[in-house]
Amino acid sequence: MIEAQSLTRRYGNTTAVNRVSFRVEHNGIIGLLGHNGAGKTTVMKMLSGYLEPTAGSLVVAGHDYAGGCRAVQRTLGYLPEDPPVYPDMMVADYLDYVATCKGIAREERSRAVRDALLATELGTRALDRIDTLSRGLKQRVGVAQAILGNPRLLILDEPGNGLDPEQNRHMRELIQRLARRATVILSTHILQEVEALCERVLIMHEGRIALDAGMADLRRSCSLLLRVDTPSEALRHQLERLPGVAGVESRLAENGYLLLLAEQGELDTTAGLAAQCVQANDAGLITLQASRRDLETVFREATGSEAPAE
Ligand SMILES: Nc1ncnc2c1ncn2[C@@H]1O[C@H](COP(=O)(O)OP(=O)(O)OP(=O)(O)O)[C@@H](O)[C@H]1O
Repeated sequence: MIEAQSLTRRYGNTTAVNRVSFRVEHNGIIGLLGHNGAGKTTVMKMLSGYLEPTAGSLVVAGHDYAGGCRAVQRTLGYLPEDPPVYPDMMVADYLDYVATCKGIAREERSRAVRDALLATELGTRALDRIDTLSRGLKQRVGVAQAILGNPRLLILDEPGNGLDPEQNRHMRELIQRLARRATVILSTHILQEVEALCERVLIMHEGRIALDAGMADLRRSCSLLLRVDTPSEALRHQLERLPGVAGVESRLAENGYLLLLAEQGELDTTAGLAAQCVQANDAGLITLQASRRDLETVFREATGSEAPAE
């Protein structure tokens, strides 16, 4: 569905997105996570065809953006961070207007509007003026315009922006329903949103992809903190070669190492082997402590800074 290769976007001297590559093949929800300024919106604007990459290539649903993105725009829906909803228009009129702009044929337009109203549960508000709607309902109008014509790719930039917990719950349910028949790229800086909704997460940091992982893999993964009285390079090398160890990070301030494990099931075996390595290197074991690598930990490891809270 999406093949992005070395996507780069500069604004003057600022490189907002730097050689970003990823591939998406199936329907489902992919979270694009990162601090403010990480480059999420810029990636989404390029995916939506709103912004041209400075370098790199993008193919969506078989259409290469290099050949123009008009055809692609018919197969995608985009909810920008601040949806351009016209305050003095009625909901149904606004959706009809967007359907026209999207190139949906006249005879299909009223059905497309009705389907979008139904999917977003806005049927009873179809004749309301947009400026009389609550923030949550306006956001739903933004989603309704994005799903007009049943796009196969939905790009949602901060759909939970400014919503209260109840509105947020409705929005999450709606996104889950939509993902049954579309690929959804969901940008957020809220970890809880990714944990609740996504099956894959791309963490962006300073314009790059710092991590691309399946949520199921992240949930399974965990780490072992090993502290010894005399750390050494030889010990670190042996730890790196242990079965089940995906990586080793030095924790020099703590005289220790963080062993990243690929599978939680390996925990006991790897802990035993790590203790043997310490002994074989004539070091004394101070601590051997397991912890699950939740998304917050993973975010911290990938970006070097704390994750934003909800
Ligand atoms: N039109 C622009 N002109 C100049 N710089 C820009 C422009 N748009 C974005 N930037 C810069 O590009 C970088 C990435 O911005 P972007 O909006 O893509 O990040 P983001 O991850 O979506 O942030 P946020 O969570 O705050 O929306 C930032 O340094 C930002 O200041």
